[in-house]
Amino acid sequence: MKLSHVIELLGDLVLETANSDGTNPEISSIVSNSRLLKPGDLFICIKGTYFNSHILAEDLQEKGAIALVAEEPIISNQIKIPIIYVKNSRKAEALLFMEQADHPYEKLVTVGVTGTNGKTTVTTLVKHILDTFEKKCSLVGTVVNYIAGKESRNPKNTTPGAPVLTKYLKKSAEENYEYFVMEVSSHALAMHRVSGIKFDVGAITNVTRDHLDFHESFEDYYSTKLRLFNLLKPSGRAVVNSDRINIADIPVQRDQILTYGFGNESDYRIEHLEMTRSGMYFSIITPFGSNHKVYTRLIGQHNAYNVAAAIAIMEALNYDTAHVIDAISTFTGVPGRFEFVEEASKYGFEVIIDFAHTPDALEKLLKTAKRLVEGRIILVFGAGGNADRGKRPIMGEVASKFSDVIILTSDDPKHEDPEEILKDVEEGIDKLKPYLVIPDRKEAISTALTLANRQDMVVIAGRGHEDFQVVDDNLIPFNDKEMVKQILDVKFRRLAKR
Ligand SMILES: CC(=O)N[C@H]1[C@@H](OP(=O)(O)OP(=O)(O)OC[C@H]2O[C@@H](n3ccc(=O)[nH]c3=O)[C@H](O)[C@@H]2O)O[C@H](CO)[C@@H](O)[C@@H]1O[C@H](C)C(=O)N[C@@H](C)C(=O)N[C@H](CCC(=O)O)C(=O)O
Ligand SMILES: Nc1ncnc2c1ncn2[C@@H]1O[C@H](COP(=O)(O)OP(=O)(O)OP(=O)(O)O)[C@@H](O)[C@H]1O
Repeated sequence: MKLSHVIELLGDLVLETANSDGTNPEISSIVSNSRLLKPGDLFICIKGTYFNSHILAEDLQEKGAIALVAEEPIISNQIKIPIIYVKNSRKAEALLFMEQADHPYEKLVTVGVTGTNGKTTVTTLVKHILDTFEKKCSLVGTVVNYIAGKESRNPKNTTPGAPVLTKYLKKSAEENYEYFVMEVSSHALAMHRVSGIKFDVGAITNVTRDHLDFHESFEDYYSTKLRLFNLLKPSGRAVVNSDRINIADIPVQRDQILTYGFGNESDYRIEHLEMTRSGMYFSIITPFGSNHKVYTRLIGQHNAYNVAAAIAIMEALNYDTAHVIDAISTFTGVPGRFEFVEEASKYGFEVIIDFAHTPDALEKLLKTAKRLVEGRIILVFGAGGNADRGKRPIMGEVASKFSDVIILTSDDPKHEDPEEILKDVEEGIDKLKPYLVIPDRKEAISTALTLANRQDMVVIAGRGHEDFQVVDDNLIPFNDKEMVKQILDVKFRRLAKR
């Protein structure tokens, strides 16, 4: 690739080019990681990170960088190589990496799902449906990545940075994968991690309060989510939960949008929801007037939405709804999402593990639990550290409203004092209702299991599938489900001995 091609490709992003000597060198490769730089490469200096210093730019020049792309001024009279100043270095990174990889998304059918809650469930379900149809599908998300058949668990990000994402797309295209289904977080949209991709289908599940540490306001968070729809291919379709999102806000033509929900105006309308401990039945009325009976092992009204989202996405991909509904019936769910710990039921109570860590998810979770339980709901939960402090008392309020006994405990305290986090949550708790504060998560779970009587349900929220608690920068092994099993084993073995 020639330098002039880079400038042309970046188009309006370019502010000016410094140090140009009129030559048009050939670039061997585009990199944004100094550890990978080779002589002849063009280097992208990402704003606000490692590259605040001109010393680094001098070092890059010394190591053979042929040109730099930068957002922040590089003030040094030692730099002789061209510097292309751009409005946004992360966007430049996304566009240039994709160009270098020859736009692999063009060879794939790409599906991006955004929203505060439900992304993992919807994307995993869509992959399950495509797998059932023996279609080759890569998946990128919070719990696990499957890239061209290779599985990697506990990824660092829900949506990886542009260099990694481009590599995943390229690998999938090279291995003749047909579909690429991914979660798109608001961080990814704000940080341009997906700006190089064009999607065949973009879907949005809901937008409720979260991440207001990163986004300056709810409006900013909401509008960032909607940016996904600016990334649709010309023939692309938008799939929208019309009970939760105003379709007038979606920046595409109405005939490109498929909606779903309980509301009468939804294209894919959910009706007659029946829920039991082992799954749900409901009807889906399609825009073509057909009425399908759906069975899913997923539980909760929120999951009826997630299933309807998957049905609409599959319609956008031109699959027959009846076959899609058959495939849905064999989906067993995502680990840590309304997951029963079966070992508990033999003692007469139930234990549920769920990843709810936003006020809306917690409310949906507890309302679902209420529909299934005859006794009390004993809720164990907390809130993550170094993230959206404002949601903590709201979660406390929701907990008081929809559960009977609350045990506040540590989630991922990160760099915060766990007791201070719990004080924030406690602010929202109704003090007239029984609650305990037990920062140690193992002890909190153990107490909940001791308090549980027959017919009660212990709901352990916030960590879901996660295998670690993050304390400072350390990952402390901890899995809620395994912990429950371990505690039950010890407690009840002891009782049996008496
Ligand atoms: C605050 C934030 O979002 N940080 C993200 C950001 O990191 P960063 O840019 O600060 O740092 P970096 O990747 O270490 O380095 C920046 C640049 O320096 C370069 N570098 C670095 C070191 C070096 O020696 N040489 C060098 O050249 C790197 O190659 C890179 O180009 O870019 C990285 C690559 O894309 C992300 O992995 C990282 O996510 C961190 C781990 C993170 O925790 N992010 C969270 C907030 C997040 O994004 N979460 C959402 C999901 C949210 C949800 O719904 O729950 C997600 O999509 O994951
Ligand atoms: N459609 C929905 N509406 C509201 N809450 C939901 C919905 N789907 C799932 N949830 C709740 O959110 C939790 C996380 O679900 P899921 O992992 O599918 O969402 P996500 O968007 O991927 O979350 P994250 O971005 O935190 O990884 C679930 O455990 C459940 O409590």
